[in-house]
Amino acid sequence: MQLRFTKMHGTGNDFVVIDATRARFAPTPALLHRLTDRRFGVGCDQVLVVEAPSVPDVDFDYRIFNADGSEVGQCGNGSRCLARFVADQGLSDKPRLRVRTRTSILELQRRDDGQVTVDMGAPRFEPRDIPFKAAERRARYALDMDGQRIEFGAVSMGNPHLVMEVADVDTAPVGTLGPKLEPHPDFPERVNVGFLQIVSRDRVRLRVFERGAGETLACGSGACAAVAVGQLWGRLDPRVIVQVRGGELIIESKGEGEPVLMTGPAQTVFTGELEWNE
Ligand SMILES: N[C@H](CCC[C@H](N)C(=O)O)C(=O)O
Repeated sequence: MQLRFTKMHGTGNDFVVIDATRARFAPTPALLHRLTDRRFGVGCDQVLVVEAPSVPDVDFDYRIFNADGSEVGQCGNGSRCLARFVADQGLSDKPRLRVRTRTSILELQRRDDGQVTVDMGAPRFEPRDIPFKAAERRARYALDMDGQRIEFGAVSMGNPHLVMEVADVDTAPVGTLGPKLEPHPDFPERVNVGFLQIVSRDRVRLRVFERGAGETLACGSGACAAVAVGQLWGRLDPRVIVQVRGGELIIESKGEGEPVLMTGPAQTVFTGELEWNE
C-alpha cells in the first residue's frame, strides 16, 4: 500500500498530515510508529488525520495521535496546519472553518498574512475537567517530587496542562522533571508539562514537555494554557507574545470564561508517499 502524507510544522512542532476525507484511515500502532519514528519512519511529534465531518455545522473532523501512539483531543499548532492543509489540498476555500476533535470544537481563521488564528475555547480550571486529582480548585497546587516542592497551575485546553513558573527556561529542568511529571498519577490521563518564564506582562518564554511526545519546539495548547494560568495568577495582560523554541505565538484572552485565541504560522515542508504493507 502507498500512503500519501504531507509533512508540516507550526513554530517547529511538526506533523504528518493524512487526508482521510475520501477514504477512512484507521492507523494501527505499527503504522503510527512508522509515521512518527524519526529513524525508522517519517518522523513527527503528532500525526493529524483530517476526516469528513460526522456532525452538522462542522467542516472537518480532526484526529490527533501523539508520537507514542496515544490519541488525544487537542493540538493547537496542528489546527493551524490543518487550516493551511485543507486550503492547499482544495478541500475547502472557506476562510473560516469549524473543526471537531474528540474533546473540542475549534474555529480556525486563515489570515491574509498567511498566519492562522484559532479559537481554542475557554480554559477549564475545575480539577475534574482537567482531569487532576485535587480536593478543590486552586490557582496554585503543590506536589512533592524527590524532596522538592513543585508549585504549579493546572488547566484543560481540551487537553491537560500543568504550568510551573521558572526563572529562565534555558536552565529549566525540562529533561529531568518533565518525564517525572508527565505520567504523574494525580493526572489520570497524564499531562503536558509547561515551564513558563514571565518576562513582562505581555511577553513570556515557554518550553513544554508534551504528553506522549516529550519536549517539542512548540506546544500551541501549552501556550494557551500558560497564558490562562498566568492571567489567573494576575500576572499577564489580555494579549501576550509567547516565545517558544520554534518561534512566536500571539495568545489573546479577556480572562477566565473567555475563549483563548492563538495566532501563528503554519508551514508545509514536503509531501511524500510511504510504502506500507502491514
Ligand atoms: N501532546 C498533546 C497533544 C499535542 C499538543 C501540542 N502539539 C499543541 O500544539 O497543542 C497532548 O497529549 O495533549
